[in-house]
Amino acid sequence: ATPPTFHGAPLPPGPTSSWFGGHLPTLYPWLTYADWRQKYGDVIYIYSLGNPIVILNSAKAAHDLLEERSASYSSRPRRPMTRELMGWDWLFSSMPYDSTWRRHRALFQKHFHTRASPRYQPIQIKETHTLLRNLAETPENFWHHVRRSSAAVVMMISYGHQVKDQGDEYVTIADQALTGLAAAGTFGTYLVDYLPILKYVPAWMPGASFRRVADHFRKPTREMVELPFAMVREQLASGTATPSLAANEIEEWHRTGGNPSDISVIKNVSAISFAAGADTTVSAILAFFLAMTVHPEIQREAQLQIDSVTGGHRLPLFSDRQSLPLIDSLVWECLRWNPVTPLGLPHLTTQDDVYEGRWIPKGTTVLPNIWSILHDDSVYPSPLTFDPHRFDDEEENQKQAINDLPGPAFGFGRRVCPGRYLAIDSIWITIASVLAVYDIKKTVDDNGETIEPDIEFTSSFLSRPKPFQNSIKPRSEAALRLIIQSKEEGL
Ligand code: HEM
Repeated sequence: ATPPTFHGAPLPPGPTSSWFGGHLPTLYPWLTYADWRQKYGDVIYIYSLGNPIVILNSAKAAHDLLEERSASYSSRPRRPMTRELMGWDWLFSSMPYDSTWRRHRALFQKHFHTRASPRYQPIQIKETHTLLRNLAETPENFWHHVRRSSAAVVMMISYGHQVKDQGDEYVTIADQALTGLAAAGTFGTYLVDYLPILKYVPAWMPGASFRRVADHFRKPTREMVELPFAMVREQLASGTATPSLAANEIEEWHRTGGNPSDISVIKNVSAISFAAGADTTVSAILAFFLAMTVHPEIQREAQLQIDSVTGGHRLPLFSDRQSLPLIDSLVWECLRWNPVTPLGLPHLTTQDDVYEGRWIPKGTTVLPNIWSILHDDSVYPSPLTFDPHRFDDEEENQKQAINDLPGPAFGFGRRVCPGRYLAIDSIWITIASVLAVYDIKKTVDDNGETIEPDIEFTSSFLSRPKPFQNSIKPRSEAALRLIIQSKEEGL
């Protein structure tokens, strides 16, 4: 049969696939798609179980389509498994491009735009100092401590809630819910995402294990959005609420005579920071710990730069940023080296379109290959090497058309990550503070042999280093004093 065309434009090239045959790779799909770039190019088409899918392998294609043509590239594919069966319909990151999404996004932006985010710096400083103290006590639990701090920042911003060190009720519920989301996160893990009709299959039917998985996660997914919000409403009623996104918006809602449908927007927006903001930030910070473990020379240089500004007498502050260019470069390189979301979030087209002579049908799922974009060796020479110095000389870089800042790490167009200013601040203050007072080194085993950590990352929707060991010790007696004193500073 002749292949379909649109006004004479054929579909983009890609691996041949029949209606049933187009299988998406399941392990590190971004690496397979990056390989396909050699064979098929920057824009690749694959048809999988009734769904047209386009993969964008270059910054140019992602920019031209997701940004320049964002009016028709900004929806999201229907995700029956997570949204309809697991109960994630409150998550505006997966809402279609419509007025409901717009209301959610506008309220979110009001609290996290570039000038609003610095309001949260005192919270970020306080939680980073708690991280420093926790690292002094049980450095081997650094994963847990990093996660705790990230969760604490977003819970304080959203609900004015100070999380407990262990067993916090709301964090536990959110973690249960997020386990389900992570399992179903990569597009196409569950057949029901391709064939929505399957959602009507009863849970007891053989082969319907996805229904049982979904039922299991429904409760925490609902509670994650309901329970902390109910807590804030009770605190407002009893006059004990502290300022927070939820508390401020609920009060405003009462003052302005509250349209009932607005309260669910406030509730949903309050909850999304944890879902979208806790684990993403953690992944980037863990990449930093891994990079420092294997690159003592870069670590040393960053420490000396910090010492030259603080004199070793105090912990870094956001106001030191201008004087600490290497910390900015470290933040960028962590985001580039192992992008937190290697395939971003899928976009969906709402119009037929022709790009460079190729037809991109209406209803196509578009996957930006952020990993491939940030490992393009014509833009980032030696892309697998962790090298923050690649960002040093912006002017020279521009002349040579290399080493763009890795903005694509945060996605594209009208759907670009609206939490990126907060995220960058969190990563920045964590890196600066940890390096100010700690040495991160490889561990040594009982025979005195150095243990080389594997530089490996998970293949999940949110990618992070695989578990690794290191030694995290205060740099000196003076550094230890700064760590202990950070509690009294009462920021
Ligand atoms: C290192 C940290 C982070 C990374 C790498 C990251 C990356 C991303 C990416 C790639 C997208 C999809 C953009 C697109 O569709 O093209 C996204 C969306 C989103 N992010 Fe982030 N993010 C991070 C942190 C955060 C934080 C801290 C928050 C909240 C406080 C947040 C809130 C959101 C929301 C609400 C969306 C959905 C936007 C929409 O669909 O309209 N993110 N993020």
